Amino acid sequence: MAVCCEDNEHDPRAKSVEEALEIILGASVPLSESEWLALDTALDRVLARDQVAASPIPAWPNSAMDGYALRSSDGDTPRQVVGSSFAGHPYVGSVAPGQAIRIMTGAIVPEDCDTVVPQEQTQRDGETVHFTSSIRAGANIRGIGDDLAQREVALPAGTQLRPSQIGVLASLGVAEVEVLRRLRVAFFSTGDELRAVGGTLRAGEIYDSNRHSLLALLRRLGCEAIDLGRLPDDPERIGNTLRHAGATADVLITSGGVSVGEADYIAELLQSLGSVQFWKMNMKPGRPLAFGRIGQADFFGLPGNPVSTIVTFYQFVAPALRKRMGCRAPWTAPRLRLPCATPIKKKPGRTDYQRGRLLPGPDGLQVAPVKTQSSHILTGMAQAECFLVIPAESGDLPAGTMVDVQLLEGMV
Ligand SMILES: Nc1nc2c(c(=O)[nH]1)N[C@H]1C(S)=C(S)[C@@H](COP(=O)(O)OP(=O)(O)OC[C@H]3O[C@@H](n4cnc5c(N)ncnc54)[C@H](O)[C@@H]3O)O[C@H]1N2
Ligand code: MOO
Repeated sequence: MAVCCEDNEHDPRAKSVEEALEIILGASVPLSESEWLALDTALDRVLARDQVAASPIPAWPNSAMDGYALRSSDGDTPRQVVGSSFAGHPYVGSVAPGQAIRIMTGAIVPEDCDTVVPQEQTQRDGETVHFTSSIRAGANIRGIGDDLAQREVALPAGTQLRPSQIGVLASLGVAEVEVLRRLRVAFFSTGDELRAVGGTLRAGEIYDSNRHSLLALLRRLGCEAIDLGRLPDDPERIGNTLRHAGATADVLITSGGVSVGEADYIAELLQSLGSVQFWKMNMKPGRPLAFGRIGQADFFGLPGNPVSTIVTFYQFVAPALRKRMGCRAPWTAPRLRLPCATPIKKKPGRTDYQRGRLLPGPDGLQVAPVKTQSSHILTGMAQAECFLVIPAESGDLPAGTMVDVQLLEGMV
């Protein structure tokens, strides 16, 4: 437990966010062990190798519309309908000059035909079809390999399989896929004041929300989340758990106890059990953030304030985990530049990750910070759709200032 409230002064011993990210990403080594999974169990996993199209997609020229397939060289003259081609039931035979076939979307276009006329531009009279507008040669045919040529890489190694990528693999006929193993991420909360959700609180106690936020964040990323529970502010118990988890997990995350209070043991323990790269950063929220190694695990000691836990996870843990999971770069979130609709309050010194919302403006999208920016106000984080990233040296900013924005959706 820390002893004092936050201030905003620049601390020369603290790392800048840029330096911290460089150190963290530099230390994050991608996994290499892989396994084979049935396609439908591979959601959120990362491809171990390039996925190549064994045949072109589409494999046959096929119709983009329900209508009539014909030779455009006959001009707009009516055609005799000599057969039909349905998806899965191709037309067998030839289509001579002056003839056409009825065709459905996705059905093979016969070799003799070079054009499909949509049925809305036709009139049928018995076995003859007439055209109500001029025929456009080559129209409405999806060509062989339009999507993927034979042997073209459809999805490169390092692609995380989200729903669309699962669809692409299915379209290639892939039933089993080689993916990297899941990254094992162990985490626990520290603090005598913490109680499990569902229990009754006594004076001074709070529910352990950070562990639930972390579990949800890790699941969204696609990691194997190993929940080690809650520990009291007891250096011996915390030390034992760190030692044990450092021997089995790839990454170890704690929340709380990383500041300078008399019950904050994390930085000290990290120093004695492993190695510390840094434990202070010039950012807000999230000044105390320890990064190092314990046993075989990369270690992140996140600050206990609930907003600080989530913000530091988004900014530093998520990029590191993505890299360790074997995902392709970039590992950090893209930034947009958008005007801020309201003034921004900020003291120079630390890079600020203000929680913000998107709103329509006269010239397009704008952003505005949510009302409450304190690091203990978790609902402010929950209202946010984006971070407004305000550089360390910046002070208060007037309404209309262009700011860097990271959208939360897609960051994790
Ligand atoms: N003298 C100083 N005091 C503080 C400093 C400082 O630089 N000098 N930094 C402040 C900042 S900024 C932060 S952030 C906090 C971080 O401190 P700790 O990481 O040591 O976290 P705790 O003290 O254990 O807890 C802080 C706060 O968060 C609540 N908390 C902790 N764990 C959880 C949890 N699992 N779920 C929900 N809430 C949790 C805890 O009760 C405290 O209110 O230090 C400042 N102090
Ligand atoms: O400002 Mo602390 O950095 O509340 O996370």
